[in-house]
Amino acid sequence: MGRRWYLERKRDYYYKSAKKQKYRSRASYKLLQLDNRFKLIRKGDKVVDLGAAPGGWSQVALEKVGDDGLVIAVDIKPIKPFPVDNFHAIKGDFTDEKVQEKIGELLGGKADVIISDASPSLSGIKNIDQLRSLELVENVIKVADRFLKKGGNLLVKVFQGPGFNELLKKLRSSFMRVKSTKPASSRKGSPEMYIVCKGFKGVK
Ligand SMILES: C[S@@+](CC[C@H](N)C(=O)[O-])C[C@H]1O[C@@H](n2cnc3c(N)ncnc32)[C@H](O)[C@@H]1O
Repeated sequence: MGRRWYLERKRDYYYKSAKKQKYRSRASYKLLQLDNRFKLIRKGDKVVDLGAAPGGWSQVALEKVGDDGLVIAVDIKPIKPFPVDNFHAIKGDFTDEKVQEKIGELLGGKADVIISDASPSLSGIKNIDQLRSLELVENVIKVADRFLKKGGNLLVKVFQGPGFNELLKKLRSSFMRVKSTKPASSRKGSPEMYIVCKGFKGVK
């Protein structure tokens, strides 16, 4: 990351707020804004957070689920644990069978909500990055098919581009309500979009 990126980040309102309020990342505000609007996570929920490092979304999810809920965070990068019993971090690739088995063990049943802010490692070439993002989302959908309870919610990030409308169509066949949105805290120039899916119909 260059000096310009660093200076822009320093000026950034959400980055500064995250530092002040002790959230681990400015991304926390995206989940806060999306959850306030769409009511995805409830007290006592079991949440699986895919692509979770450094843990900003997990932090918000822990606040939302409270002591009776559970948050399982997965990332290739290490996630510093939170000092609570109802948080588990798995270091690994969520497309990996072994990692998914571990998710299953920790869940001990199904998840109420699956959230994914996973981003592919960026090549800087728009089409390639968009394709990689779509591929990741396909894998998130596989995890949801395996672990999301009937009636559960899914929130997933994707880079907009070719294949986006087909993806929405696919999700609409599996969920009662599907909406793509961009929270105010998402940078204007970024191609990222968030797809909010409520009411999983279950695997056909
Ligand atoms: C934008 S960051 C997530 C930020 C996080 N939501 C937060 O609030 O702190 C995207 C993450 O996705 C992770 N990621 C991408 N592909 C992954 C995969 N297949 N398995 C696990 N993590 C993955 C990356 O390592 C990266 O840490």
